Amino acid sequence: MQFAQGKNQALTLPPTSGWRENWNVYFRIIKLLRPHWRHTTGALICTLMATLFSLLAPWLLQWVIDVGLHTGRLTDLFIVAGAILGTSILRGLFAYGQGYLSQALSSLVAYDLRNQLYNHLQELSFSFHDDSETGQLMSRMTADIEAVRNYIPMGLMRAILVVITFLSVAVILFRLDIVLALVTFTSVPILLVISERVLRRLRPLWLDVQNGVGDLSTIMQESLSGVRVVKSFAREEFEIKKFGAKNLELRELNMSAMRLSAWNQPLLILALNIIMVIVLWIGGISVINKHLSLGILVAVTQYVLLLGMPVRVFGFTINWWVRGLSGGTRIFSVLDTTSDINDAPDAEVLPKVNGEVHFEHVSFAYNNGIEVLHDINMTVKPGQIVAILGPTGSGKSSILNLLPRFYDVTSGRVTVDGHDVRHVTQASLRRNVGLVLQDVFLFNATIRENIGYGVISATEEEIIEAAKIARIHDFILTLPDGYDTWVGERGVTLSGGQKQRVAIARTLLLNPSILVLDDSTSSVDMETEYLIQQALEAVMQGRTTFVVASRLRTIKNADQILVLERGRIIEQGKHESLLSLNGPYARLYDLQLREQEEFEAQLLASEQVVEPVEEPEEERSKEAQR
Ligand SMILES: Nc1ncnc2c1ncn2[C@@H]1O[C@H](COP(=O)(O)OP(=O)(O)OP(=O)(O)O)[C@@H](O)[C@H]1O
Repeated sequence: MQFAQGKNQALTLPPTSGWRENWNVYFRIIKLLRPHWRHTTGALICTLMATLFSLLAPWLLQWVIDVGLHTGRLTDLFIVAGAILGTSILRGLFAYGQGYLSQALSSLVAYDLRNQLYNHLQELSFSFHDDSETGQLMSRMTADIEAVRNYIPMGLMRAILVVITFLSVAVILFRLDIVLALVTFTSVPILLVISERVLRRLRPLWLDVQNGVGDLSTIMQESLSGVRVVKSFAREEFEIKKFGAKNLELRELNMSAMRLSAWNQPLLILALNIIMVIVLWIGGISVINKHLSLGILVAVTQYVLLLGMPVRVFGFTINWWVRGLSGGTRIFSVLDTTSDINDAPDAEVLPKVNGEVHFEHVSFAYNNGIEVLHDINMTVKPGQIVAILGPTGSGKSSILNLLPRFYDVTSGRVTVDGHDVRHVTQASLRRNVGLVLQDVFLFNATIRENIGYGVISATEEEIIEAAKIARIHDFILTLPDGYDTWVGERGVTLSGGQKQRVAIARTLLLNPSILVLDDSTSSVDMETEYLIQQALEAVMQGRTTFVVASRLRTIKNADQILVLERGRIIEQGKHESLLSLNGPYARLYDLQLREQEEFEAQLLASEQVVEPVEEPEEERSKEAQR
């Protein structure tokens, strides 16, 4: 069963990769321990000491049987019994230290990795996020990091414990009795073969499980954030079924992985018990024939039993190695994805610009390589308004995306005050280019925090001033908590028009010289529309503005109108001159804008108040009630 994976290269991984790549992943996880070398060293020392003390007990037992019991002195027995008790206590203490330090180490590494991954995701370009599924990325941040975190104490540290125990038991057994040692250790390859076979089948299973967790997060994230759409189309049943089906797939995958791991365990213990029987059989004959002392046979069986712990945990250890590998592979694949939008090494910091913008023979294609803008040319003087019109899909938003350099042009160049946008730092460019998009996104924070989002140092007065210009201040004052009102996830507690004005205030605070407005559809009533219009006009004052416009007033005020069709500018000029051409603009005007003109004319004729100076009282109370 294979889960559909994210479209992104970094999110679609082959189920298995070569040993070299696998070791590379482990090596990179181990490198994450370097900053925490104190915890690492402490955990390793504790592992060593715990093993050492566990090895002492059988040796003391051998001494009691072969020497102590023969001397008949009780004091010897007391001393050895005390020594066994002492070593057990010390072993316990070091085992505690090992457990504690390796868990602490794993939490520190998970903390670092989470930060690293989150920071990297923030830096990746729009193209990466276009092709990524949010749920997949969230499961990288949670389930995969958890897999790597668990790998450190339960995979890596346990494996070290297993190897140290195996090696020391091997050395001791060979010194005690070569035959019994050979019997024990020739059986070890059987254990290895069992584990290797399990490992080979487990790895793709765990990778599928982890991809499945990602897909499940995607479904969950989508249906929860789109809950309004789900409910309005009454598709709850469909969403429940979709989730249920994926959940079932994930359960089955998990069960298969568990079944396989569960088999591993009894098989290994059975193999160990068979070794024990053989040792007792051969050793017993040697003791009967007086070739071996009873003490040594008892010690050998104790050492073989000591192998039981690593053998028992071997299965789990392998499990965590495999899960750590899958988690690590998925995390590093994102970390290794480089952003295709980077600051050039010699990028300059763009100072506050006047706002002169040039598009010179600009063509552009998204990731899929299909060119959506062809040979776009325009010269925009500081303070000018450029209205962009065109049918849906004609490339209006794509033009806007190039200005703050969300994407790079495929050919040609975009300049701001003579600087190619690719030659200045992204942060300084974006400080100069403010955006207000149609699909407003607000954070789950207070109104004050949302308005101040782009300017950390903004004062209370500046925030209020921005809100006043954006025509939202009066409404905010009607709220019980004023500027401290929590807006909810994505601003759900505000109406569309209110959200848009908060977003306008947020951009206004940035005081950018260039504005990019996506004002393409209006889903608000006339009064709110009027307020937004006022807010937009205030915000456009003295700034170069690019606006995807659907409002006649904005278009009439524009210094340039660009009419786009299939990624080309087919007409360019001012309202009156374009209208007189009787071409595509005139047709668009007839279709979309004439109604607005007539409506305004009607309003004027009936001498209604066309331009109220203040927000109407009833609008304010209506908004407050919403
Ligand atoms: N992220 C993307 N990846 C690939 N193609 C895209 C992407 N975004 C837009 N496109 C394509 O680019 C073309 C132009 O889209 P764009 O969004 O710029 O049009 P638009 O004029 O703004 O449309 P609308 O008025 O509907 O918002 C369309 O064919 C669209 O399918």
